[in-house]
Amino acid sequence: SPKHKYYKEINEVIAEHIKYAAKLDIDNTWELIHDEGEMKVFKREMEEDGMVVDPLKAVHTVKGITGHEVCHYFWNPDVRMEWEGTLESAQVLDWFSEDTCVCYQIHKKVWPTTQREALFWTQIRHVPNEDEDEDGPDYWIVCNYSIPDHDKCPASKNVRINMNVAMVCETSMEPPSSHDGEITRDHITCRITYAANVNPGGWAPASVLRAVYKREYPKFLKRFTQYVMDQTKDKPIMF
Ligand SMILES: O=S(=O)(CCO)c1ccc(-c2ccc(C3CCCC3)c([C@@H]3C[C@@H]3c3ccccn3)c2)cc1
Repeated sequence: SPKHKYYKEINEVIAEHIKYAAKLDIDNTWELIHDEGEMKVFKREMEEDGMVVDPLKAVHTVKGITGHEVCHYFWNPDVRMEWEGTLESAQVLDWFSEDTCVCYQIHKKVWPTTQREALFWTQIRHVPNEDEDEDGPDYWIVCNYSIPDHDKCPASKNVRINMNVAMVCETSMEPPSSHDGEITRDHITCRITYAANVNPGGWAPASVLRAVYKREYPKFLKRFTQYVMDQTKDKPIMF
């Protein structure tokens, strides 16, 4: 099928996220803002035109689910409202391919900021281990990336955020020796790297935004991973 308008951009943005996730360079420029069990959430303080645009990075290790399952539920627009507690509405405006669509979503108002909305493409991709030896990295990735407009985008008075978000997952399985061949959920672990670059779009007090970020991201990641565990616990493993 003819390539769609965003084909080139999507490949570039995804490649960039994979490069970053592979490096996982949590150096001292990242400030730890939340540390709970296996979940660590970091931020960098950055402003653009006086607006807080702090990049956020979270690493989380979850037993019993795979990277494919985490990415499937994070990407699947049909279930977004089931786990994303900060959304008022979410809809698909367009499908570029079976793994790529354009979403329009309105976030609940976060006092005292004005209501936000987002228009973005979202793609799920499996990036298998490309080098011959078996233990190369195998990623599942979802990227949500803002686009400036879309002919089906509803007119609204909300402030439009600009975001570049990626969920990159790597699954590890215990060696077959520890289980006689049949892999169960007890033998799998998923390492999640979540990176969010959100420009709030309209001015909000830096102290307010930083408090919102500090409170909302850990809550969001906990709620989402719990949702995936609940959805998958009685289902066959999606490898
Ligand atoms: O991972 S996703 O792609 C999942 C798809 O929904 C995603 C997550 C979060 C956002 C997001 C959008 C707006 C805002 C702010 C900006 C000013 C007032 C609201 C925030 C702030 C950080 C706080 C926040 C964090 C997590 C969830 C909701 N709220 C975050 C966008 C996309």
